[in-house]
Amino acid sequence: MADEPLSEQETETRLARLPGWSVAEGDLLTRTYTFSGHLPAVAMVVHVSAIQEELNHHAEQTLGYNTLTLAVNTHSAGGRITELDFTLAGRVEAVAQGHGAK
Ligand SMILES: C[C@H](O)[C@H](O)[C@H]1CNC2=NC(N)=NC(=O)C2=N1
Repeated sequence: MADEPLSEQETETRLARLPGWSVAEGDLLTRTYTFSGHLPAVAMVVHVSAIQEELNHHAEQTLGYNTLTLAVNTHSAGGRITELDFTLAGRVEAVAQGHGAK
């Protein structure tokens, strides 16, 4: 099931395919992107939000001057990391380069 918590090994396997993403304390799949300025970071927030609405799965988005940090787990799985979190991360990765994200 997509909203079953992943085992440590399943998580490691998926992380290996997603450079830049890591698991932070509190079971959060996270990545910080850096942009050339503020507005490109804001545009990324809007794009990520559209993806999240499509997936009905939502990360915390923390916007800085030229940074955006995403942190996500699955509330319906008790705040654990599931396949849904990696699906969202993969979708975000697919558009990040187009926003000049590093
Ligand atoms: C009712 C609605 O389907 C749920 O609240 C969705 C919305 N977005 C979500 N986002 C995240 N990260 N976890 C969830 O379990 C979740 N559930």
